Amino acid sequence: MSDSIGDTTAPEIETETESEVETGSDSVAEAAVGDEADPTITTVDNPVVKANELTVHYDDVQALQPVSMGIPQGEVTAIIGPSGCGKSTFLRCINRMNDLVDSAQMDGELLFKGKNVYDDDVDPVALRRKIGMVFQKPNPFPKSIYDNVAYGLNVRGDDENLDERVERALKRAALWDEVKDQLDESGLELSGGQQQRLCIARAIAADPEVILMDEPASALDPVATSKIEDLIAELAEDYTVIVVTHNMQQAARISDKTAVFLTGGKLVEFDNTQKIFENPDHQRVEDYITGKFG
Ligand SMILES: Nc1ncnc2c1ncn2[C@@H]1O[C@H](COP(=O)(O)OP(=O)(O)OP(=O)(O)O)[C@@H](O)[C@H]1O
Repeated sequence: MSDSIGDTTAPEIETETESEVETGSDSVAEAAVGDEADPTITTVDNPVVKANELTVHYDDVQALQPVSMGIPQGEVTAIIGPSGCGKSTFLRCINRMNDLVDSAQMDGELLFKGKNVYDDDVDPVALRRKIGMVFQKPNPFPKSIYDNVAYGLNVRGDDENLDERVERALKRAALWDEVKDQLDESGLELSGGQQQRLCIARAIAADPEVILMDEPASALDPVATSKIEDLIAELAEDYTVIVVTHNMQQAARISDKTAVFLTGGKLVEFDNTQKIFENPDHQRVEDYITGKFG
């Protein structure tokens, strides 16, 4: 099996429907202080995902103004901002989920490990195995718990040591202990929080490098939310996690870096999470995180 995202022979799997690197730099944000900086330029060591002047239109509506930022490997990056500011649009560019929207037009570059994911030779299905996605509403298949996790592997005929890999993915998603005696039962019978961890296990089974999460806990109760937050911290030991959230306390709790998008689809600030929440460079970011608007 090829790991290449440009491997156009990669078999189809389901699953979900729906500035240069500067080494030796501590700073992730080099935006000029003040609100006139346009666009925000960011530099990080070792970015796994990098946007260069990425813009998105839906027909005539510009959803993202040119976004340039590097997302560091092996960390949790939160994307926050008011409703309609382009958070999901940006996230969905990273694994080309916006391809599924006819009116969406992407320009600029979105690099995954240095390769533009919009190059003609990139297979979006193979890309989505490397960059998995978890949605706001848990969306397990109407299949057994086991088959939910094994599905992608089965579809591409990659069924060696399947039991072991299913167990490993469920353990990694902190669900194994709760479901190990009911693997044949339907995934739909699990609680909402368990279903979301099942979806995370399904993404993990494909052996991704990056996991995108679009408001993964917003449909869950506080206990289930707390479990997902703990899990995100654990996942960052092995994966790069990029999470869109409306919940600023959650962003502050779970992320290493935070990107703030504001109205008009503009990336206004991107920096270490503590800096964003304690001493942002931009007044508008401070106003947003202190609840003055949004
Ligand atoms: N499929 C689509 N077709 C047309 N316009 C869209 C589509 N998806 C998003 N948009 C528009 O693009 C802009 C950005 O939307 P997006 O969903 O990315 O924002 P968001 O910050 O994730 O919002 P929310 O927090 O409410 O989910 C909005 O103006 C939205 O109406």
